[in-house]
Amino acid sequence: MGVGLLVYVDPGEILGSQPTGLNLDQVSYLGQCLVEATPDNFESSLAFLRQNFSKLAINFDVRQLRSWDHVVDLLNNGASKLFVNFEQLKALSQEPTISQDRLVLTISLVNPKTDIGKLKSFLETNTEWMTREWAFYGDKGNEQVDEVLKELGNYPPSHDQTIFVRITSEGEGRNLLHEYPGNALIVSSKLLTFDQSKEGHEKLIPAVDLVLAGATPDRKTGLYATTVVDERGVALGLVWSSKESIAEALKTGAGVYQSRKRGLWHKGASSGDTQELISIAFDCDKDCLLFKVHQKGKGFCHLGTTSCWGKSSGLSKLQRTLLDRKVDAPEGSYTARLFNDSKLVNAKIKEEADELCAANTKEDIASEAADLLYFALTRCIAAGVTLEDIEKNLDLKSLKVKRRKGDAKPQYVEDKPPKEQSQSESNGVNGPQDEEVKEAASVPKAPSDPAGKTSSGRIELKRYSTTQAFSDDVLKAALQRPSQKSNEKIMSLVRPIIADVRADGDSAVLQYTHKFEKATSLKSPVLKAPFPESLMQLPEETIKAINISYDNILKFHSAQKSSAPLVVETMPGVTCSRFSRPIEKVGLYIPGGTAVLPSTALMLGVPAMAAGCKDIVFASPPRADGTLTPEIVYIAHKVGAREIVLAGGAQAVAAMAYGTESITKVDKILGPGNQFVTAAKMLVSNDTSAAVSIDMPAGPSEVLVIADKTADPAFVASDLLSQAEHGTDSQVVLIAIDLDEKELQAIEDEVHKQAHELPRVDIVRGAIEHSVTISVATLEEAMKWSNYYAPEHLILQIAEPRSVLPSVQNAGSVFIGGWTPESVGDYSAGVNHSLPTYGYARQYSGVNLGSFTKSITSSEVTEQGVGEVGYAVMELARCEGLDAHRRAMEIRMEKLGIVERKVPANGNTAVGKDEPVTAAGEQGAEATIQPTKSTPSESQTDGVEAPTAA
Ligand SMILES: NC(=O)c1ccc[n+]([C@@H]2O[C@H](COP(=O)([O-])OP(=O)(O)OC[C@H]3O[C@@H](n4cnc5c(N)ncnc54)[C@H](O)[C@@H]3O)[C@@H](O)[C@H]2O)c1
Ligand SMILES: N[C@H](CO)Cc1c[nH]c[nH+]1
Repeated sequence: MGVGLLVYVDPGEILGSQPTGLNLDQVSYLGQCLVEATPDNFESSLAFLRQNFSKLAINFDVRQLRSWDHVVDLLNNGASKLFVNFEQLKALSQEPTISQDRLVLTISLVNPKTDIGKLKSFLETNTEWMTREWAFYGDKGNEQVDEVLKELGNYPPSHDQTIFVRITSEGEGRNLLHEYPGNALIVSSKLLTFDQSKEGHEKLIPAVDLVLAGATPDRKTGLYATTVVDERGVALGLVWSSKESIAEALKTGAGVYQSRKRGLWHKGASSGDTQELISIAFDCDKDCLLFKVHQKGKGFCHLGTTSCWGKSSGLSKLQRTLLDRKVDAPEGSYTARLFNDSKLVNAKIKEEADELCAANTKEDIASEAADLLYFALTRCIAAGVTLEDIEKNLDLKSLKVKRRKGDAKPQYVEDKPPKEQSQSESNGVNGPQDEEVKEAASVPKAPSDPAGKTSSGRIELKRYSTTQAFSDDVLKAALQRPSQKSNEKIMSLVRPIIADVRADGDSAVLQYTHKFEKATSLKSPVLKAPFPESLMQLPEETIKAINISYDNILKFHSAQKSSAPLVVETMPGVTCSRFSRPIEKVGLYIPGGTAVLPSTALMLGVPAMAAGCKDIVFASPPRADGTLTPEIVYIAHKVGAREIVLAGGAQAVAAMAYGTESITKVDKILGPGNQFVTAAKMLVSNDTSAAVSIDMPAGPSEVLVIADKTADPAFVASDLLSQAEHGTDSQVVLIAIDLDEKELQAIEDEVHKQAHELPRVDIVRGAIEHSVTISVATLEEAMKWSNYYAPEHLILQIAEPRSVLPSVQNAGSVFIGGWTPESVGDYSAGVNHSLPTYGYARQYSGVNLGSFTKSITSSEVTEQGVGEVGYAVMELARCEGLDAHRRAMEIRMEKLGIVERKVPANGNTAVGKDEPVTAAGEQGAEATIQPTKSTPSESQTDGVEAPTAA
């Protein structure tokens, strides 16, 4: 926690363009500040952040920024929080890598009525924001904010909800000192003084007063308990502070405390072991101060040790020793050699890194890691880099919203023999690839490959061509799906989740929902039908749209029912039939991570209902307030679902596969999802004790568009983008038939232009980074590559689209002609959108009515049939050495008096080369067979019971 005070600074003030006498060190003692970033000062705001990220938490008011890239740049460079408006909040909330804790909803209150109205309607649909962080920028300060909070029914705000309030005048600041104990004040640096002895200070607010607003002193002494820590947060001792000592510390930048016996205590005044103040902060309930200091000399304790709890240990101790050695290492000592010989230290780091990789036991790993840390820290200290610098760097990396993939560079990856790769391709399965293998298979750059693309670069697919010098291998590599976490890695994350749900049922499901969905208020993991009306309140137009789609999906899927059982008489008196039955209990997973997909609820729920499944169970991750989007509840109600599991990911899959106290165990789980969902589906379907099957592996969405000269560039681009916006792991492919540079450019321009108009432009950018255009000369070539890729969606924007249907061998669903966007299939045409991805269209179909049914077959043999088929049954049972099988037929033949039976005209009795059976394969040839009575011992002697055919 900070001190509940955000100093509002202009970057110009600190970077020197507007010298105002502001002392950044003093601002940083308060631990945090707020900068207003505008398009005009963006570069200096960013420079200020980069220079000072390690000194203090820097927050930005970004409401005037228009560029998404600018906002992301600030987050990536370590901005602590962003103060945002409604629109920005909605867009940023869609980006899963941005933590909601880094966003503060900022309300201007300039036109109170409109602003409060807006806030109210925003909170109605985004209830989770009721308890998140808000900032009010009014001109009437605290009282106005009280009124707003009361009107919203959020007064007083909960203890853990910070409300930032901007103070615009000195008088307002003074009046506010005792209000809002848990909250934070935003005060311009121009209104603050760190030195009350300066002339003219009366017109300013003493920083110490604001720091102490709402703090609780010790009841007896009136002092503030104070923990003193070093730069790394290691505790040095416990002391007391007073308002006077804090003011003095802020003024002098030193460790100054309040001795209960001797008054004001300038630490080190007599011992020389002084302290430089880094920052002050309060604990969670504002009754204990935290002074972070740089301790000089022997240490903090009067006994001469680093801390009052004795000497330091571990990495702190190693750093202390190395720092001392750097100053006075005995000549010829090993550490002195390391400091002076960079080749030696570098070689030792590599040697220890190798040893750490080779270590196996816990002890060896710890020992090798310790050696590596020793040499690595020596290298750092020699270069003036401390543990604090390293830790700051780690913190900065953890704040990046766009992380690197983390693959190793090719030289560190063990080479895989090229054979292995081509083999998997020749198997016809383009399944998930190990990340490292993919990285190693370097893809030559295409001519217009925008290498080193920046986040503000052009959004375009990489270009390849079969008419230029690109080998098939290069094109195949370009068409690989984006790498996913290795199968084993995902499995190892998912297995414990499944085990927990099996062991602890509902409580485990809830626990994971609290963790992943942040729905901490959720008390039950399931919603049972009948679902309350209040949970499915929808605008009329949404209901209309759902109903249109529902009807079309129902029509198309109902038509897939076979009208009557299949009946075939295979021989006189031998009748076979097949009839289908609905699977009784089905679990339908509706994704809800990066986007909520009610349409998937339709695509799974409607066919399940049409098939006649008895128990339909939905599962979907709830929102942070524990509720589901009303569209999903409405659809669940419409298809007659019995319950909705309020959980996502592996925990939802496990709950449906095994059942819990309150969740129904199902027979089959269907529905798409991310890697965790897919891995969990695969694991449970492989566990015979779960007795559950799954539909298929349906992962990140993808599309392949085949376009010729007749295609409209804007249509082509829009179809590519519609799948690119699903997730950064999506991939889109354009196969361009005989397009010249101008025509290709027209599509690329449209992609770039349309992408920038989308709220999910950053997701699109991520997907397009691994998406490609392949130029081909002919339609045949286009089909060859499309069938190789086996896309989830194939879009034909060509002159005569229907004519190529016979050549489509591998695809989940085909969209014929320029007037058929892929999204019509996603929502409303009637076809299913739950389709195989990742090349699985080679062997799987998309979800259809048959996915919810199973077939049962029947046989019926009459007396006549026994005579007809008996011979074949007995002979094959004999071949397999299964006498009980043979007997079951023999007994009936005996009863009917059929002791000898002719081999049917078309029966092939040539069962083995040693067999003394009359060859009867030729048309019309006849042989006879006599039922035999072999004993088990007979058949065991040589494993083959000799037939007695004559
Ligand atoms: N192929 C198709 O037919 C089709 C149809 C619709 C959607 N999709 C795809 O489905 C996917 C949906 O993915 P999504 O993420 O948006 O939603 P999701 O519901 O599949 O996954 C969200 C869940 O993932 C789990 N999770 C997240 N991070 C985790 C972690 N670190 N460890 C363990 N579990 C974790 C959480 O439980 C969370 O509830 C997208 O890739 C989309 O393209 C495919
Ligand atoms: N295109 C997705 C299938 O890959 C399905 C979907 C749902 N909502 C929008 N699209």
